[in-house]
Amino acid sequence: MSAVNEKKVAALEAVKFIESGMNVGLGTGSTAFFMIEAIGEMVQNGLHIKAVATSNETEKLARKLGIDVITLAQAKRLNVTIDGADEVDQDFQLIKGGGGALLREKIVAHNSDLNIVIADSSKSVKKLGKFKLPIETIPFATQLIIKELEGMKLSPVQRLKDGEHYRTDENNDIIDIDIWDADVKLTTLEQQLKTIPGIVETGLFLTTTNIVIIGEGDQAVVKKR
Ligand SMILES: O=C(CO)[C@H](O)[C@H](O)COP(=O)(O)O
Repeated sequence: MSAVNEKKVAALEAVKFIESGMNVGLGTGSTAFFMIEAIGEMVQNGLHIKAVATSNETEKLARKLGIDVITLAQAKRLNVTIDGADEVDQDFQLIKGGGGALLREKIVAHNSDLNIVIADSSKSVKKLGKFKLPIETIPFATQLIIKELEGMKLSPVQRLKDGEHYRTDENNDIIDIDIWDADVKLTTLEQQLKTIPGIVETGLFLTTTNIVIIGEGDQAVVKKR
């Protein structure tokens, strides 16, 4: 089965965790798309939820499908968030941010009681890092951060879009770095990166995920922490 269908299989399993009355965090990306589409259908059939979107793109889609979108401040706390990932390992650790929404995604995950990650089978890895780790930086500091990351041997590359610097929904830059050969623990790396002023957030999600749902062929494999 194709990755696209595995994404849908995982998404349809994840929406079973949603009940009327919940505040729901909506992730971003092509896997999250199927989850948002399914929730839209559930809303048409009488489900009552309020949703917080992790990107402008997700907000636009959710509103189009009739989902009631509120701010995180209005929600205060989320019952469940469903989001995709670029890589997920056996310890429920993730690389996220391929779609550039990692900052809001991490904030929403932090403020959610239950975090469900959905992915096709290609995203399930033994070791994180084949996918370049996105980090979000303040434009004022980006070029100097790149120099510092070069010194740390992390091969930083500033993300571009149509030949211009890619800009996140928060108007920040993204630098993609290579952590495959980094010889420190991921928690240490995360701490090191976060101490550099101007790095707003990294795409390492090490502790927030409670449930991983992988589409494997036409089966959804559910793993609980
Ligand atoms: O972190 C993300 C966006 O910032 C996405 O969840 C991640 O990039 C996976 O996207 P897709 O489902 O399209 O493969």
